[in-house]
Amino acid sequence: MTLAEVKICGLREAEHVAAAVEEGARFLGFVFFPKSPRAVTPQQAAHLVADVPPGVARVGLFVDPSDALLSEVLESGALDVIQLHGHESAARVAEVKALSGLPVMKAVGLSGPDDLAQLVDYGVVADMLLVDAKPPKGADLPGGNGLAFDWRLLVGRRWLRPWMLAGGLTPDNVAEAVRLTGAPVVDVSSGVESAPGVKDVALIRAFVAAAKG
Ligand SMILES: O=C(O)c1ccccc1NCC(=O)[C@H](O)[C@H](O)COP(=O)(O)O
Repeated sequence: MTLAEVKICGLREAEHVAAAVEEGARFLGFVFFPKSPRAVTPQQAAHLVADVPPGVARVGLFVDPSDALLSEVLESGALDVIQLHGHESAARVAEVKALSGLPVMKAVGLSGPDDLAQLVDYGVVADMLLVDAKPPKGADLPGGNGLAFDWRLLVGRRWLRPWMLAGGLTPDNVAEAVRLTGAPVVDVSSGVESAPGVKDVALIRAFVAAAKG
C-alpha cells in the first residue's frame, strides 16, 4: 500500500519532470513567482508539461497573483490546479477559483497552534490545503525555504478538504513525517535539490520512493 502520494514542486527542467513522472509523483509544481530561483515563464511551463500523462496534476504556484498573470498562464492550458502561496484572503481564493475554473489549493504556514485556525477558515473556500512551515521573518520567499515545522501540531487533526504536507521534507525524513501526521500527500522542493533551484534526479527518485513506501 502507498504510504503517501507526492508533489514535486519548483520543476524547471524536462529531465526532472520525466524523473518525477517515472517514479510515480501525482502532482508537479511550477512556480510563477519571478523572485524565485525556481520561476518559470508560461511558455517554459507549457513546454515542460507537454508530455505529462493524464492522472498527473500540473500545479501552478502563484504568490498574490494579479488577474493578468493568472490569465496569461491559464491561456496556455498548462495547469490543472492553482496553488496560492501568498497572503490571499478567503475572498480572493474564491475569486481565483471563479476566474480560473480550476481547483485552488491554499498554502497555510504554521509555526504554532495559533496558526491552525486558518486551515479551518480556508477549508471553507479552497479545494485543497497545503500545510507548510511559516517562512522566517524577512525571508525572500514565502515558501520553498526547506524549513520544517513541528509536525506534532497536526497529530489527530483533520480538515474539511484534502491536504498536503510541505516544509523541509527530504528523502530521509518524509516517511517519519507521514507516519506522525497521516498526510495523504507530501510536497517537496528544496529537499530534492543540490542547490536552490537546481533539482537532482537521484534525490527526486529517492524522495518519491521513500514517500510511497
Ligand atoms: O519554491 C519557491 O521558490 C517558492 C516561492 C514562492 C512561494 C512558494 C515557493 N515554494 C513552495 C514550495 O515549493 C512547496 O509548496 C513547499 O513549500 C515545499 O518547500 P520546501 O520546504 O522547499 O520543500
